[in-house]
Amino acid sequence: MQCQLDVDGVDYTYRGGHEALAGIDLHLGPGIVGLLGPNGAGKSTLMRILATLAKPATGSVRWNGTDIVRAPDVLRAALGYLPQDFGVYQALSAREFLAYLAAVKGMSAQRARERIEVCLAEVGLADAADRRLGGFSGGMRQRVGIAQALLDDPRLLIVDEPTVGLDPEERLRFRHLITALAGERLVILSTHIVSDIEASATSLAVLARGRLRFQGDPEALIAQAQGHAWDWTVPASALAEARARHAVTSSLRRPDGIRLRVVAAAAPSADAVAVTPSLEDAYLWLLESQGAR
Ligand SMILES: Nc1ncnc2c1ncn2[C@@H]1O[C@H](COP(=O)(O)OP(=O)(O)OP(=O)(O)O)[C@@H](O)[C@H]1O
Repeated sequence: MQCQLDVDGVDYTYRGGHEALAGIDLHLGPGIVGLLGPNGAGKSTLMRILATLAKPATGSVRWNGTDIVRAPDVLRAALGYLPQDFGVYQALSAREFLAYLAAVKGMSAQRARERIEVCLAEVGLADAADRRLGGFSGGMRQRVGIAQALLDDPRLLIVDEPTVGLDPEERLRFRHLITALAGERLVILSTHIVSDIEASATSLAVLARGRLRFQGDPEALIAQAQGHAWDWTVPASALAEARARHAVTSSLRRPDGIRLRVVAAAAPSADAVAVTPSLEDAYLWLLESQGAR
């Protein structure tokens, strides 16, 4: 099963002149790709282009070699998409909602029935299938969103910021679900939270201020940050200054002060200890070292 997405030289400027994407080149094959970037980086704009809902000003996007700007239906036939602003019909049950969307997609009644059961089970909603969506939690609604995206067993699954607004338990559940979705398809998941994709992404793309800052595997991103991650304990009174001067990935209150994890070109202080960077450190270091935070 072929699933190759090639993005070459894509630019996108909103009416009014805001350049949201510039010179994006991305080459993606099967697996889970984490598209990471701070708010406003251009992730949703790129996802909309990949989902054929926006056209790039310049550049090309090809799905298995076919230009999707000229022939969007080729990609649409293979696409499952969970947009950032996904909404559900409150009065319908999960099963009714999926049946409605299956009909809109033109799936046969027989196939729809089979796929709805499979997808509901896959997202852990089999027991809630006949409850009204109006009574679902945010996490359950997002799982319905994944179920609708999976309905036609897509080769390309695009999921835009799926964990926004979820509580920690739902977020964790969602991460497990994404990990289980791998297989032979291409899954692109955008987020500004590294831990959303830490356990699942086989490949990463980092976008900041409309430009692609990195594409490769997580290990390569971590390798770039070697020698730039530090553990540094400061008195509580020095926390604000440390935060103002350095890129801090985490802080932990301890009896002897605040233990910070800092990324910096050199040790932030003589008593800072070099540590092996985490993916979070590596992401922050990439943005910091490129002046893209
Ligand atoms: N309709 C629009 N008109 C003008 N500018 C826009 C529009 N939509 C987005 N932008 C701007 O384009 C840039 C990229 O937005 P985009 O939504 O793609 O980023 P993002 O990485 O998905 O961020 P977020 O997670 O905050 O949605 C931002 O600076 C945003 O303000």
